[in-house]
Amino acid sequence: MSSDQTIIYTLTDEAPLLATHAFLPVVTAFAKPAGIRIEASDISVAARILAAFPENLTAEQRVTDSMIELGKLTLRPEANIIKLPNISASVSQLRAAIKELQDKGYAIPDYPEDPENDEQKAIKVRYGSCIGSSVNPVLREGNSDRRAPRAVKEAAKKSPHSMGEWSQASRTHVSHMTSGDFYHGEKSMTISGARDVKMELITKSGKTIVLKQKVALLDGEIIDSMFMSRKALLAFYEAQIEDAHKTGVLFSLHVKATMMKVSHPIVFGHCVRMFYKEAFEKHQELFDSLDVNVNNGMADLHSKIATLPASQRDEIVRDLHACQEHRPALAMVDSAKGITNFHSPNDVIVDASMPAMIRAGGKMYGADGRLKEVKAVIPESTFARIYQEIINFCKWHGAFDPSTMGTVPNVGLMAQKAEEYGSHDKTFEMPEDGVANITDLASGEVLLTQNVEQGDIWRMCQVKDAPIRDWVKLAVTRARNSGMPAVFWLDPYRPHENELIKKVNTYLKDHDTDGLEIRIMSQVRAMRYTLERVSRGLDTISVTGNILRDYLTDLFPILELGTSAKMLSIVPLMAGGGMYETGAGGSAPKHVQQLVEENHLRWDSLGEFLALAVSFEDMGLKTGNKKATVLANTLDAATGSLLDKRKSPSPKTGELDNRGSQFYLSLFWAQELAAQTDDAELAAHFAPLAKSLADNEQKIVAEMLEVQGKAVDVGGYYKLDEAKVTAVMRPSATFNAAVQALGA
Ligand SMILES: NC(=O)C1=CN([C@@H]2O[C@H](COP(=O)(O)OP(=O)(O)OC[C@H]3O[C@@H](n4cnc5c(N)ncnc54)[C@H](OP(=O)(O)O)[C@@H]3O)[C@@H](O)[C@H]2O)C=CC1
Ligand SMILES: O=C(O)CCC(=O)C(=O)O
Ligand SMILES: [Mg+2]
Repeated sequence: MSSDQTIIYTLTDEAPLLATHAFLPVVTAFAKPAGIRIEASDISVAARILAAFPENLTAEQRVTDSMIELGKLTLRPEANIIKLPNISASVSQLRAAIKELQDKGYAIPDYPEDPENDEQKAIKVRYGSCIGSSVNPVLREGNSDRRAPRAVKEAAKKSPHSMGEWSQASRTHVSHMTSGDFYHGEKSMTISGARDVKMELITKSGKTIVLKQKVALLDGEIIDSMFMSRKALLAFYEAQIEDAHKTGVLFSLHVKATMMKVSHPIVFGHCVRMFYKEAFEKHQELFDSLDVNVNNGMADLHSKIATLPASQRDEIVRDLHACQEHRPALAMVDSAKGITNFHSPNDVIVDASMPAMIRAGGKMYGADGRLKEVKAVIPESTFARIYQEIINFCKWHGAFDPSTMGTVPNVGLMAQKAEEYGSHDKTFEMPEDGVANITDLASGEVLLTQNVEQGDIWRMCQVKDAPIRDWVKLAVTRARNSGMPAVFWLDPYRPHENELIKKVNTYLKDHDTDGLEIRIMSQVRAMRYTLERVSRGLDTISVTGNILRDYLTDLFPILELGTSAKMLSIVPLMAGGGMYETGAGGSAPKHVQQLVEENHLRWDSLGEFLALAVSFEDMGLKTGNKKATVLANTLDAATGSLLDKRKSPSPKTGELDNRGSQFYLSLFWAQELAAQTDDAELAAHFAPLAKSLADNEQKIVAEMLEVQGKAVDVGGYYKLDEAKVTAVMRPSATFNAAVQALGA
């Protein structure tokens, strides 16, 4: 699939996919004179669904399974992949994508949520690979290096985004469990000698239920066994709902149902059922007969009762409203449309939702469209405590000032499905009370054991030794290259992290750490230490496990830069290649809505520009292609000009948007290439483009602005119509002709 002069460019979903339709022709044209081929690879939800059901499709409709191909490529040293954010689909998004594809003539089956026979079970398994975070863990065969490039940080300091005010009297807070959650009963060990284990439940009634036949473990791997008690979770929810009601703050649930695709929908569903307890008790039988499953959000309930006779439906809606009378107000996702925090588990994703709340001064929207103080409910205490610590800090010191605050890059342990984010195939809801064992397959020795009850969620996590070594090395390299202190956020009281601490201390000795400041601190202390430095304008690298990697790489960028889209996000692949993610955020569904309604795309492709520059730089270094290095240096300079001249997209319709911003990037890049003296051939090649884009600047911008303000049709949501979306995303005939003239 790939030579060492090929860059793989992923086609994903939603806003980034729209933006790519405009940018890919430009990148292809700019890369060609350097002998570099850009190859698109479709890993969208729609493409993955179609790849899962080849026998249901005609020969013309069939697609290759690009994700599997890409996964293999990440294990090869020549891999050079630009990875854009993709949807980690909820069940309702999956259903919507299936429906759209069926309506377009693809004869794929419906999603059988409760399979009734073997055939349906097999279909469900195939669709399982299209739900939740199923792309990133496969491609991330390396650890994570995310940071704000200097130019981006400086631009944010010069034009700081607005921040909500914090009051010392704010009642906003985080509520988490204090017992019975994954943190409190965790057991962990480092495996000596490769071996296979199984996960089994010995029930109270004496049955043995094998939940996972075999997990192959390598020497030195750390494994954990942990469970969330259903009883403790329900008692926690009951108390928090009551407390929010008594104290008059909004109730808001923050989970990561996309990446924790087995456990968090269950955790979410329990909260919804507790909130509407009386209505669920009264209508239990009916809901069961309709297969209502609020693990998929209240949207699931509303869609399933829609088919009932009006009187029956009205009664249910009345009963739900009656519950609300003695319940706290819910935080809203879209107050204008009446969409609450319980609508769908993928609407409120903790990594992005908590920082947005903190940036807004500790407030979220209520049903009346006003910002209000919140009880942020994050059941699992393991990492929830960091948010309470930053809230404490903001209450005391006020909001951070983006024009002076320091920066917090992250080095994250992520490779090979590290820790919780790789645990979904080893996560189970307990069918009965019993003892949950991780048992050595050969010897029968029980390695880790837990007493569990029916409904508890039990899981096993793994992290291999090689990724840990690589992570420690990456942390030392980043500390050395940046001159910043590095803090490992590890809690000695948590068994898993205690095992990690031992390895970190050992592997640090493999490196020259002379003159470096490297510390290990538990999460809350690390947060406090980092924030004290941040508020003094000092920079600190956070070196974390996989979940904190995710949380902190949205949290700090959103406070520092206004969005995590502006981050440089590199995955140095352990096999020697590189994957360059574009920003640390997601696919911004709201942006698609604005494009379709008003033909304005406010998505910022800056992360893509940054990623591409590093991808060219890497190719230049690894293959000796000097033209690639020139492309990298000039693209970096062009990105600097884009920031200096403030040509990023505006959120407002009628102003410069993604397409206009991409035009300016192309102009500045062509000018840099024409002006550089390292490669005369490239300079001569790009001089005419630099001139024609500069001469036509006003005309091109006008062509791009005049289309805005009207609804447009891109031919779908999950599967776009190529001709329609290209027409929408490339509206300037003058710009298109200039790029075409370059000889793409
Ligand atoms: N690497 C990956 O593949 C990732 C994928 N995801 C997936 O993305 C989807 C959406 O996730 P969600 O939690 O809503 O988070 P998002 O990061 O997509 O969106 C939150 C908000 O961040 C702002 N934002 C994000 N990216 C940009 C950008 N490039 N330019 C301008 N603003 C931006 C937007 O704010 P505003 O509305 O104010 O403009 C947006 O509404 C989910 O399906 C999730 O699973 C999430 C994270 C990473
Ligand atoms: O894979 C996903 O669902 C999201 C990934 C993510 O949020 C991240 O890596 O920052
Ligand atoms: Mg994230």
